[in-house]
Amino acid sequence: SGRRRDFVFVVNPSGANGRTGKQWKQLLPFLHTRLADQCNICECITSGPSHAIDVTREAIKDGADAVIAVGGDGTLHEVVNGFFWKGSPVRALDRGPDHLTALGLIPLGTGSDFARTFGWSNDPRQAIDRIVRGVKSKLDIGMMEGPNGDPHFFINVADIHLSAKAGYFASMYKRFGNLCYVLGALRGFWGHSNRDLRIKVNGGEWRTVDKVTALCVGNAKYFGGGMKITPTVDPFSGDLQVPKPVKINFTI
Ligand SMILES: Nc1ncnc2c1ncn2[C@@H]1O[C@H](COP(=O)(O)OP(=O)(O)OP(=O)(O)O)[C@@H](O)[C@H]1O
Repeated sequence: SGRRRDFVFVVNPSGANGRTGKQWKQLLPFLHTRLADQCNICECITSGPSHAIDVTREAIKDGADAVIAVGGDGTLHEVVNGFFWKGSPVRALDRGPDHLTALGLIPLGTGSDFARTFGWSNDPRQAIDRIVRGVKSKLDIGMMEGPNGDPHFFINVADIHLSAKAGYFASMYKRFGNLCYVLGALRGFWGHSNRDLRIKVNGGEWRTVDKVTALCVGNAKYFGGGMKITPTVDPFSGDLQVPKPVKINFTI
């Protein structure tokens, strides 16, 4: 339409032990050189956990063309959840029913596992070049409901039991950089006892999870007494791994 597009960058200054904030400042001149002639750049620095969710919702309601997470997987996760409100997608208030907001990522976190899944390097300049090229793709999203029924969305991975413990402990060691994941895994294994994990897929029978069962459930992987579920493996190959929604109930 020739309208200048509005791109909102949601930056977590504390990501990667504060490195995200510093790298972002160094990146700004490059970002403006590459993008400022095509779109309005709006920068939002988060003030604490969950702020990225609210900022994203407001940006989408205001008609943003893209909301771009700048940080690690935690920031990306919050931005993804900002695309929804009470389980439904958030929409622009006055851009018409066809207007869609794209999700983007400049991976600047400690692990940046989501970016690695697609073989993207952690080089933020390459991420900006991807945004300038404007290559878009549809992505699967996972949704989980806790005991109180509140929906919670995930784009990268949902972990159950052992791998969830490893991730939980890793978050306590972020000051050690990437080593935090090794330390988290070791601490997760410490005193770990395998427990039977039972799942029910699409309302079928309850089954105890083993490697074979996990393989049958879309993108699930099994690790001694735990499971990792990934919504999408590679959207850019056009080969979505879970063609239909899969509903999984589990008990432990
Ligand atoms: N201003 C802030 N101060 C403190 N924490 C924040 C702030 N903004 C966001 N956060 C929290 O920081 C958490 C971790 O951030 P993020 O994922 O960007 O970095 P990381 O943990 O270093 O990277 P990765 O998750 O890829 O290993 C987020 O889940 C978010 O809740």
